[in-house]
Amino acid sequence: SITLKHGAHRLGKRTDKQMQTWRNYGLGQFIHWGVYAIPGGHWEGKYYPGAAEWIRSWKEMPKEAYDNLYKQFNPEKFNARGWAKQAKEMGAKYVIITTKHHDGFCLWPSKYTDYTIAKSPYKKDIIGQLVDAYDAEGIDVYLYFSIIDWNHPGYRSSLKTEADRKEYEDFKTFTRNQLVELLERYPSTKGLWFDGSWDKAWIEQAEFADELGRELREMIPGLIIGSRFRADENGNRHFDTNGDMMGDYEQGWERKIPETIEDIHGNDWDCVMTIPENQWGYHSDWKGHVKTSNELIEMLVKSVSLDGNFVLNFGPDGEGNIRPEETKLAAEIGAWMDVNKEVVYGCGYLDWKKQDWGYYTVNRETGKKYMVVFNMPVSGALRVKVPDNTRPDKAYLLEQPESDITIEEIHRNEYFVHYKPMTPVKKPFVIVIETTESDADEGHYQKAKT
Ligand SMILES: C[C@@H]1N[C@@H](C(=O)NCc2ccccc2)[C@H](O)[C@@H]1O
Repeated sequence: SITLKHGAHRLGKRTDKQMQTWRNYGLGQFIHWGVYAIPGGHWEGKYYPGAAEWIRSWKEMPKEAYDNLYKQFNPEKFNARGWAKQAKEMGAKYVIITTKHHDGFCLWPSKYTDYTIAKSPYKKDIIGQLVDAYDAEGIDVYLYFSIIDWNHPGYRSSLKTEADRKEYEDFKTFTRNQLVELLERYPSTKGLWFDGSWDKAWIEQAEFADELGRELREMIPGLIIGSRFRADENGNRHFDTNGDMMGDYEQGWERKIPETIEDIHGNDWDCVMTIPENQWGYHSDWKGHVKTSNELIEMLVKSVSLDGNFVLNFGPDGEGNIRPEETKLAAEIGAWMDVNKEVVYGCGYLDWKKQDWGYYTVNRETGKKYMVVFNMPVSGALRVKVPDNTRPDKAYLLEQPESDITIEEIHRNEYFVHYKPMTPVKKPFVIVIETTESDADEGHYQKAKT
Protein backbone atom coordinates (compact mmCIF):
# COMPACT_ATOMS: atom_id res chain seq x y z
CA SER A 1 0.00 0.00 0.00
CA ILE A 2 1.05 3.62 -0.55
CA THR A 3 1.37 6.42 2.00
CA LEU A 4 -1.67 8.68 2.03
CA LYS A 5 -2.14 11.91 3.96
CA HIS A 6 -5.92 11.92 3.53
CA GLY A 7 -6.82 8.28 3.22
CA ALA A 8 -8.25 5.98 5.90
CA HIS A 9 -7.05 6.94 9.39
CA ARG A 10 -7.92 3.58 10.90
CA LEU A 11 -7.86 0.01 9.66
CA GLY A 12 -10.57 -2.38 10.81
CA LYS A 13 -13.63 -1.70 12.90
CA ARG A 14 -13.80 0.96 15.62
CA THR A 15 -13.92 -0.80 19.01
CA ASP A 16 -14.99 2.08 21.28
CA LYS A 17 -18.28 2.08 23.23
CA GLN A 18 -20.09 4.53 20.96
CA MET A 19 -19.38 2.42 17.89
CA GLN A 20 -20.35 -0.79 19.68
CA THR A 21 -23.67 0.88 20.49
CA TRP A 22 -24.05 1.83 16.81
CA ARG A 23 -23.17 -1.72 15.69
CA ASN A 24 -25.88 -3.18 17.93
CA TYR A 25 -28.76 -0.92 16.82
CA GLY A 26 -30.07 -3.23 14.08
CA LEU A 27 -33.00 -1.02 13.11
CA GLY A 28 -33.05 2.72 12.39
CA GLN A 29 -35.45 5.29 10.94
CA PHE A 30 -34.53 7.79 8.22
CA ILE A 31 -36.60 10.99 7.95
CA HIS A 32 -36.56 13.04 4.76
CA TRP A 33 -38.51 16.25 5.27
CA GLY A 34 -38.27 19.70 3.70
CA VAL A 35 -39.94 22.12 1.32
CA TYR A 36 -39.97 19.42 -1.37
CA ALA A 37 -42.87 17.92 0.67
CA ILE A 38 -45.05 20.85 -0.42
CA PRO A 39 -45.16 19.99 -4.17
CA GLY A 40 -44.98 16.30 -3.21
CA GLY A 41 -43.89 15.20 -6.68
CA HIS A 42 -46.28 17.33 -8.71
CA TRP A 43 -46.14 20.80 -10.20
CA GLU A 44 -48.99 22.66 -11.93
CA GLY A 45 -50.82 19.40 -12.48
CA LYS A 46 -47.81 17.58 -13.91
CA TYR A 47 -46.49 14.38 -12.33
CA TYR A 48 -42.75 14.32 -11.52
CA PRO A 49 -41.37 10.83 -12.23
CA GLY A 50 -38.16 11.31 -10.24
CA ALA A 51 -37.41 11.20 -6.51
CA ALA A 52 -39.64 13.86 -4.88
CA GLU A 53 -36.77 15.51 -3.01
CA TRP A 54 -35.07 16.18 -6.38
CA ILE A 55 -38.05 18.00 -7.93
CA ARG A 56 -36.13 21.29 -8.04
CA SER A 57 -33.86 19.69 -10.66
CA TRP A 58 -36.86 18.85 -12.89
CA LYS A 59 -36.95 20.90 -16.09
CA GLU A 60 -40.69 21.52 -15.51
CA MET A 61 -40.02 23.15 -12.14
CA PRO A 62 -39.14 26.85 -12.40
CA LYS A 63 -36.23 27.33 -10.02
CA GLU A 64 -37.56 30.66 -8.75
CA ALA A 65 -40.92 29.04 -7.96
CA TYR A 66 -39.25 26.26 -5.98
CA ASP A 67 -36.95 28.67 -4.16
CA ASN A 68 -39.98 30.61 -2.90
CA LEU A 69 -41.93 27.57 -1.67
CA TYR A 70 -40.48 27.97 1.82
CA LYS A 71 -42.68 31.06 2.19
CA GLN A 72 -45.62 28.59 2.28
CA PHE A 73 -43.99 26.10 4.65
CA ASN A 74 -46.22 25.99 7.72
CA PRO A 75 -46.69 22.34 8.78
CA GLU A 76 -49.40 22.80 11.39
CA LYS A 77 -49.79 19.04 11.90
CA PHE A 78 -46.12 18.59 12.77
CA ASN A 79 -45.80 16.76 16.07
CA ALA A 80 -42.24 15.69 16.87
CA ARG A 81 -43.33 13.69 19.94
CA GLY A 82 -45.77 11.74 17.77
CA TRP A 83 -43.10 10.88 15.21
CA ALA A 84 -40.69 9.79 17.95
CA LYS A 85 -43.38 7.66 19.64
CA GLN A 86 -44.17 5.94 16.32
CA ALA A 87 -40.46 5.24 15.79
CA LYS A 88 -40.19 3.81 19.31
CA GLU A 89 -43.16 1.52 18.70
CA MET A 90 -41.62 0.37 15.42
CA GLY A 91 -38.48 -0.60 17.36
CA ALA A 92 -36.03 1.92 15.88
CA LYS A 93 -32.93 2.41 18.02
CA TYR A 94 -31.67 5.44 16.06
CA VAL A 95 -32.95 8.10 13.70
CA ILE A 96 -31.23 9.98 10.86
CA ILE A 97 -32.90 13.33 10.17
CA THR A 98 -32.35 15.59 7.14
CA THR A 99 -31.11 18.92 8.46
CA LYS A 100 -30.47 20.23 4.91
CA HIS A 101 -31.03 18.30 1.68
CA HIS A 102 -29.56 19.12 -1.75
CA ASP A 103 -31.92 22.14 -2.12
CA GLY A 104 -30.13 23.88 0.76
CA PHE A 105 -33.23 24.59 2.86
CA CYS A 106 -32.29 24.38 6.55
CA LEU A 107 -34.76 22.85 9.01
CA TRP A 108 -32.86 24.61 11.80
CA PRO A 109 -32.47 28.44 12.18
CA SER A 110 -28.94 28.60 10.76
CA LYS A 111 -27.27 31.97 11.15
CA TYR A 112 -25.27 31.48 7.94
CA THR A 113 -28.14 31.79 5.47
CA ASP A 114 -31.68 33.20 5.25
CA TYR A 115 -32.90 30.03 3.50
CA THR A 116 -34.06 28.46 6.75
CA ILE A 117 -37.14 27.49 8.74
CA ALA A 118 -36.78 30.75 10.72
CA LYS A 119 -37.77 32.67 7.58
CA SER A 120 -40.82 30.46 6.88
CA PRO A 121 -44.32 31.03 8.29
CA TYR A 122 -43.61 28.13 10.66
CA LYS A 123 -40.56 29.91 12.12
CA LYS A 124 -39.74 27.34 14.83
CA ASP A 125 -36.68 25.06 14.95
CA ILE A 126 -37.76 21.69 13.54
CA ILE A 127 -34.43 19.95 14.15
CA GLY A 128 -34.42 21.05 17.79
CA GLN A 129 -37.94 19.69 18.36
CA LEU A 130 -37.04 16.37 16.71
CA VAL A 131 -33.75 16.01 18.62
CA ASP A 132 -35.57 16.61 21.93
CA ALA A 133 -38.46 14.28 21.06
CA TYR A 134 -36.26 11.38 19.93
CA ASP A 135 -33.85 11.87 22.85
CA ALA A 136 -36.89 11.69 25.16
CA GLU A 137 -37.84 8.34 23.61
CA GLY A 138 -34.29 7.04 24.07
CA ILE A 139 -33.70 6.92 20.31
CA ASP A 140 -30.20 8.10 19.35
CA VAL A 141 -30.15 11.04 16.91
CA TYR A 142 -27.92 11.29 13.81
CA LEU A 143 -27.98 14.29 11.48
CA TYR A 144 -28.13 13.96 7.69
CA PHE A 145 -26.27 16.80 5.94
CA SER A 146 -26.02 17.31 2.18
CA ILE A 147 -22.74 18.77 0.92
CA ILE A 148 -24.58 19.66 -2.31
CA ASP A 149 -26.43 22.92 -1.70
CA TRP A 150 -28.23 24.24 -4.78
CA ASN A 151 -29.18 27.45 -2.90
CA HIS A 152 -25.72 28.68 -1.93
CA PRO A 153 -24.14 31.08 -4.48
CA GLY A 154 -20.71 29.56 -3.95
CA TYR A 155 -21.80 25.95 -4.54
CA ARG A 156 -20.29 24.37 -7.66
CA SER A 157 -20.44 20.78 -8.87
CA SER A 158 -17.08 21.31 -10.59
CA LEU A 159 -14.39 24.01 -10.52
CA LYS A 160 -13.65 25.17 -14.06
CA THR A 161 -12.37 28.74 -13.60
CA GLU A 162 -10.44 30.73 -11.05
CA ALA A 163 -13.71 32.54 -10.28
CA ASP A 164 -15.30 29.15 -9.48
CA ARG A 165 -12.48 28.38 -7.10
CA LYS A 166 -12.77 31.73 -5.36
CA GLU A 167 -16.55 31.31 -4.92
CA TYR A 168 -16.10 27.74 -3.75
CA GLU A 169 -13.86 28.89 -0.91
CA ASP A 170 -16.83 30.81 0.51
CA PHE A 171 -18.96 27.68 0.09
CA LYS A 172 -16.40 25.56 1.97
CA THR A 173 -16.36 28.06 4.86
CA PHE A 174 -20.17 28.12 4.86
CA THR A 175 -20.31 24.31 4.92
CA ARG A 176 -17.87 24.13 7.81
CA ASN A 177 -19.74 26.87 9.72
CA GLN A 178 -23.09 25.10 9.37
CA LEU A 179 -21.69 21.78 10.57
CA VAL A 180 -20.03 23.38 13.59
CA GLU A 181 -23.30 25.23 14.25
CA LEU A 182 -25.29 21.97 14.13
CA LEU A 183 -23.02 20.20 16.63
CA GLU A 184 -23.02 23.27 18.93
CA ARG A 185 -26.84 23.51 18.84
CA TYR A 186 -27.49 19.76 19.13
CA PRO A 187 -24.67 18.27 21.25
CA SER A 188 -26.60 15.05 21.86
CA THR A 189 -26.00 14.19 18.18
CA LYS A 190 -24.23 10.81 17.94
CA GLY A 191 -23.16 11.10 14.31
CA LEU A 192 -23.40 12.75 10.92
CA TRP A 193 -24.77 11.05 7.78
CA PHE A 194 -23.26 12.92 4.82
CA ASP A 195 -24.79 12.85 1.36
CA GLY A 196 -24.28 14.68 -1.93
CA SER A 197 -20.51 14.33 -1.77
CA TRP A 198 -20.00 12.94 -5.29
CA ASP A 199 -19.35 16.28 -7.03
CA LYS A 200 -15.89 16.78 -8.58
CA ALA A 201 -15.56 20.09 -6.75
CA TRP A 202 -15.91 18.38 -3.35
CA ILE A 203 -13.80 15.38 -4.32
CA GLU A 204 -10.90 17.82 -4.89
CA GLN A 205 -11.15 18.99 -1.26
CA ALA A 206 -9.44 15.99 0.38
CA GLU A 207 -7.33 18.08 2.76
CA PHE A 208 -10.15 20.48 3.69
CA ALA A 209 -12.66 17.67 4.29
CA ASP A 210 -10.15 15.64 6.29
CA GLU A 211 -9.42 18.64 8.51
CA LEU A 212 -13.15 19.40 8.83
CA GLY A 213 -13.83 15.82 9.90
CA ARG A 214 -11.09 16.09 12.52
CA GLU A 215 -12.58 19.36 13.84
CA LEU A 216 -16.09 17.88 14.09
CA ARG A 217 -14.83 14.75 15.85
CA GLU A 218 -13.03 16.96 18.38
CA MET A 219 -16.31 18.77 19.13
CA ILE A 220 -18.13 15.54 20.00
CA PRO A 221 -15.76 12.73 21.02
CA GLY A 222 -16.89 9.43 19.57
CA LEU A 223 -18.85 11.16 16.78
CA ILE A 224 -19.70 8.62 14.07
CA ILE A 225 -19.17 9.60 10.41
CA GLY A 226 -19.63 7.21 7.49
CA SER A 227 -17.65 6.56 4.32
CA ARG A 228 -19.63 8.97 2.09
CA PHE A 229 -18.14 12.16 3.64
CA ARG A 230 -14.79 12.62 1.94
CA ALA A 231 -12.40 11.53 -0.81
CA ASP A 232 -8.67 10.86 -0.46
CA GLU A 233 -6.03 12.97 -2.24
CA ASN A 234 -6.40 10.82 -5.35
CA GLY A 235 -10.15 11.36 -5.57
CA ASN A 236 -11.11 7.95 -4.21
CA ARG A 237 -14.39 7.84 -2.26
CA HIS A 238 -15.64 5.37 0.38
CA PHE A 239 -12.40 3.35 -0.07
CA ASP A 240 -9.02 5.08 -0.40
CA THR A 241 -6.25 4.39 -2.93
CA ASN A 242 -5.18 1.37 -0.85
CA GLY A 243 -8.74 0.03 -0.72
CA ASP A 244 -9.19 0.92 2.95
CA MET A 245 -12.54 2.37 4.01
CA MET A 246 -12.57 6.06 4.99
CA GLY A 247 -14.94 6.65 7.88
CA ASP A 248 -16.50 4.56 10.62
CA TYR A 249 -18.91 2.46 8.52
CA GLU A 250 -19.67 1.90 4.86
CA GLN A 251 -22.43 4.08 3.42
CA GLY A 252 -22.58 2.50 -0.04
CA TRP A 253 -25.71 0.42 0.55
CA GLU A 254 -28.38 2.85 -0.56
CA ARG A 255 -31.54 0.93 -1.59
CA LYS A 256 -29.52 -2.27 -1.78
CA ILE A 257 -28.30 -4.97 0.58
CA PRO A 258 -25.09 -7.06 0.40
CA GLU A 259 -25.61 -10.68 -0.72
CA THR A 260 -22.80 -12.41 1.19
CA ILE A 261 -20.48 -11.70 4.09
CA GLU A 262 -17.62 -11.26 1.64
CA ASP A 263 -19.41 -8.23 0.17
CA ILE A 264 -18.88 -6.20 3.35
CA HIS A 265 -15.07 -6.62 3.51
CA GLY A 266 -15.10 -6.80 7.32
CA ASN A 267 -16.52 -3.29 7.67
CA ASP A 268 -19.49 -1.96 9.60
CA TRP A 269 -22.22 -0.76 7.23
CA ASP A 270 -25.80 0.51 7.03
CA CYS A 271 -28.44 -0.03 4.37
CA VAL A 272 -30.79 2.94 3.90
CA MET A 273 -34.04 1.86 2.27
CA THR A 274 -37.15 3.44 0.73
CA ILE A 275 -40.63 1.95 0.98
CA PRO A 276 -41.44 2.60 -2.73
CA GLU A 277 -38.69 2.02 -5.31
CA ASN A 278 -37.00 5.44 -5.02
CA GLN A 279 -38.83 8.14 -3.03
CA TRP A 280 -37.17 9.69 0.04
CA GLY A 281 -39.09 12.96 0.29
CA TYR A 282 -42.89 12.97 0.23
CA HIS A 283 -44.40 12.06 -3.18
CA SER A 284 -48.22 12.08 -3.09
CA ASP A 285 -48.43 9.49 -5.87
CA TRP A 286 -46.18 6.48 -5.32
CA LYS A 287 -45.78 4.46 -8.51
CA GLY A 288 -44.62 0.88 -8.81
CA HIS A 289 -44.06 -1.60 -6.02
CA VAL A 290 -44.61 -0.53 -2.41
CA LYS A 291 -42.77 -2.93 -0.09
CA THR A 292 -44.78 -4.99 2.40
CA SER A 293 -43.84 -5.39 6.05
CA ASN A 294 -42.75 -8.99 5.32
CA GLU A 295 -40.31 -7.69 2.69
CA LEU A 296 -39.02 -4.97 5.00
CA ILE A 297 -38.65 -7.39 7.93
CA GLU A 298 -36.66 -9.70 5.63
CA MET A 299 -34.41 -6.80 4.59
CA LEU A 300 -33.91 -5.92 8.25
CA VAL A 301 -33.05 -9.51 9.25
CA LYS A 302 -30.84 -10.02 6.17
CA SER A 303 -28.94 -6.83 7.08
CA VAL A 304 -28.45 -7.92 10.70
CA SER A 305 -27.45 -11.44 9.55
CA LEU A 306 -24.63 -9.77 7.56
CA ASP A 307 -23.44 -7.49 10.44
CA GLY A 308 -25.23 -4.34 9.20
CA ASN A 309 -27.93 -1.89 10.28
CA PHE A 310 -31.18 -1.39 8.37
CA VAL A 311 -32.51 2.19 8.22
CA LEU A 312 -36.08 2.55 6.91
CA ASN A 313 -37.07 5.89 5.36
CA PHE A 314 -40.17 7.96 6.18
CA GLY A 315 -41.16 11.03 4.14
CA PRO A 316 -43.67 13.20 6.02
CA ASP A 317 -46.02 15.37 3.92
CA GLY A 318 -46.13 19.17 3.65
CA GLU A 319 -48.44 19.45 6.66
CA GLY A 320 -46.18 17.42 8.92
CA ASN A 321 -48.18 14.18 8.78
CA ILE A 322 -46.60 10.78 8.41
CA ARG A 323 -48.64 9.20 5.61
CA PRO A 324 -51.01 6.28 6.34
CA GLU A 325 -48.99 3.73 4.31
CA GLU A 326 -45.91 4.45 6.42
CA THR A 327 -47.88 4.44 9.67
CA LYS A 328 -49.32 1.01 8.80
CA LEU A 329 -45.91 -0.46 7.97
CA ALA A 330 -44.34 1.03 11.11
CA ALA A 331 -47.07 -0.66 13.18
CA GLU A 332 -46.67 -4.03 11.41
CA ILE A 333 -42.89 -3.97 11.84
CA GLY A 334 -43.35 -2.90 15.47
CA ALA A 335 -45.75 -5.79 16.14
CA TRP A 336 -43.16 -8.22 14.75
CA MET A 337 -40.36 -6.57 16.73
CA ASP A 338 -42.41 -6.76 19.95
CA VAL A 339 -42.13 -10.56 19.70
CA ASN A 340 -38.81 -11.01 17.87
CA LYS A 341 -36.63 -8.00 18.71
CA GLU A 342 -33.97 -10.18 20.37
CA VAL A 343 -32.92 -11.57 16.98
CA VAL A 344 -32.11 -7.96 15.89
CA TYR A 345 -30.76 -5.96 18.82
CA GLY A 346 -27.12 -6.73 19.63
CA CYS A 347 -27.04 -9.42 16.93
CA GLY A 348 -24.90 -10.10 13.89
CA TYR A 349 -23.41 -12.64 11.52
CA LEU A 350 -23.20 -16.36 12.41
CA ASP A 351 -20.65 -18.23 10.24
CA TRP A 352 -22.93 -21.18 9.46
CA LYS A 353 -23.79 -22.00 5.85
CA LYS A 354 -26.74 -19.88 4.68
CA GLN A 355 -29.85 -22.01 4.03
CA ASP A 356 -32.90 -21.42 1.81
CA TRP A 357 -35.36 -21.15 4.68
CA GLY A 358 -33.96 -17.80 5.90
CA TYR A 359 -31.22 -16.26 8.00
CA TYR A 360 -29.19 -16.97 11.11
CA THR A 361 -28.41 -14.23 13.61
CA VAL A 362 -26.39 -14.58 16.80
CA ASN A 363 -26.34 -12.36 19.87
CA ARG A 364 -22.84 -10.95 20.16
CA GLU A 365 -22.88 -10.98 23.99
CA THR A 366 -24.63 -14.26 24.80
CA GLY A 367 -23.86 -16.36 21.71
CA LYS A 368 -27.57 -17.26 21.54
CA LYS A 369 -28.31 -18.46 17.99
CA TYR A 370 -31.49 -17.80 16.01
CA MET A 371 -33.00 -19.27 12.87
CA VAL A 372 -35.26 -16.60 11.36
CA VAL A 373 -37.55 -18.49 8.98
CA PHE A 374 -39.02 -16.79 5.91
CA ASN A 375 -39.38 -19.74 3.51
CA MET A 376 -41.00 -22.87 4.97
CA PRO A 377 -39.99 -26.02 3.00
CA VAL A 378 -42.92 -28.28 2.00
CA SER A 379 -41.19 -31.05 3.98
CA GLY A 380 -41.18 -29.05 7.19
CA ALA A 381 -37.52 -30.06 7.42
CA LEU A 382 -35.23 -27.07 7.92
CA ARG A 383 -31.69 -28.00 6.84
CA VAL A 384 -28.89 -26.91 9.19
CA LYS A 385 -25.20 -27.41 8.45
CA VAL A 386 -22.90 -26.78 11.40
CA PRO A 387 -19.14 -26.28 11.60
CA ASP A 388 -16.97 -29.21 12.78
CA ASN A 389 -17.08 -29.93 16.50
CA THR A 390 -20.51 -28.30 16.86
CA ARG A 391 -23.54 -30.33 17.84
CA PRO A 392 -27.10 -28.91 17.94
CA ASP A 393 -28.78 -30.20 21.11
CA LYS A 394 -32.07 -28.35 21.34
CA ALA A 395 -34.38 -26.23 19.22
CA TYR A 396 -37.52 -24.37 20.23
CA LEU A 397 -39.80 -21.60 19.00
CA LEU A 398 -38.77 -18.24 20.40
CA GLU A 399 -42.45 -17.52 21.00
CA GLN A 400 -43.00 -20.86 22.81
CA PRO A 401 -39.87 -21.83 24.76
CA GLU A 402 -41.58 -25.04 25.91
CA SER A 403 -41.97 -26.16 22.28
CA ASP A 404 -39.43 -28.93 21.69
CA ILE A 405 -38.58 -29.17 18.03
CA THR A 406 -37.05 -32.41 16.76
CA ILE A 407 -33.50 -32.31 15.41
CA GLU A 408 -32.51 -35.24 13.17
CA GLU A 409 -28.89 -35.91 12.21
CA ILE A 410 -28.81 -36.65 8.46
CA HIS A 411 -25.14 -36.36 7.52
CA ARG A 412 -21.89 -35.45 9.24
CA ASN A 413 -22.39 -31.91 10.59
CA GLU A 414 -25.83 -31.79 8.94
CA TYR A 415 -29.27 -31.94 10.51
CA PHE A 416 -32.97 -31.46 9.81
CA VAL A 417 -34.86 -29.28 12.24
CA HIS A 418 -38.38 -30.70 11.84
CA TYR A 419 -41.13 -28.14 12.24
CA LYS A 420 -44.73 -28.37 11.07
CA PRO A 421 -46.66 -25.26 12.06
CA MET A 422 -50.11 -25.95 13.56
CA THR A 423 -51.59 -22.89 11.86
CA PRO A 424 -50.72 -21.30 8.50
CA VAL A 425 -47.54 -19.24 8.75
CA LYS A 426 -48.25 -15.58 7.91
CA LYS A 427 -45.16 -13.82 9.32
CA PRO A 428 -41.51 -14.79 9.64
CA PHE A 429 -40.89 -16.73 12.85
CA VAL A 430 -37.88 -17.65 14.97
CA ILE A 431 -36.41 -20.94 16.17
CA VAL A 432 -33.73 -20.80 18.86
CA ILE A 433 -31.04 -23.42 18.35
CA GLU A 434 -28.75 -24.46 21.19
CA THR A 435 -25.44 -26.24 20.52
CA THR A 436 -22.58 -27.93 22.29
CA GLU A 437 -19.02 -27.61 21.09
CA SER A 438 -17.81 -31.19 21.04
CA ASP A 439 -15.22 -33.35 19.37
CA ALA A 440 -17.65 -34.95 16.99
CA ASP A 441 -17.17 -38.72 16.96
CA GLU A 442 -17.48 -39.84 13.37
CA GLY A 443 -20.40 -42.10 14.30
CA HIS A 444 -22.34 -43.20 11.21
CA TYR A 445 -21.02 -40.40 9.06
CA GLN A 446 -17.51 -40.90 7.73
CA LYS A 447 -16.15 -38.78 4.96
CA ALA A 448 -15.71 -40.80 1.80
CA LYS A 449 -12.11 -41.54 0.87
CA THR A 450 -11.74 -40.58 -2.75
C1 LIG B 1 -30.26 9.08 0.88
C2 LIG B 1 -30.60 9.49 -0.53
N1 LIG B 1 -29.46 10.07 -1.23
C3 LIG B 1 -29.98 11.06 -2.17
C4 LIG B 1 -29.44 10.81 -3.58
O1 LIG B 1 -29.46 11.67 -4.37
N2 LIG B 1 -28.95 9.60 -3.79
C5 LIG B 1 -28.23 9.10 -4.92
C6 LIG B 1 -28.38 9.70 -6.21
C7 LIG B 1 -27.28 10.34 -6.76
C8 LIG B 1 -27.38 10.91 -8.01
C9 LIG B 1 -28.59 10.85 -8.71
C10 LIG B 1 -29.70 10.22 -8.12
C11 LIG B 1 -29.60 9.67 -6.87
C12 LIG B 1 -31.49 10.95 -2.09
O2 LIG B 1 -32.15 12.14 -2.44
C13 LIG B 1 -31.66 10.56 -0.62
O3 LIG B 1 -31.38 11.70 0.22
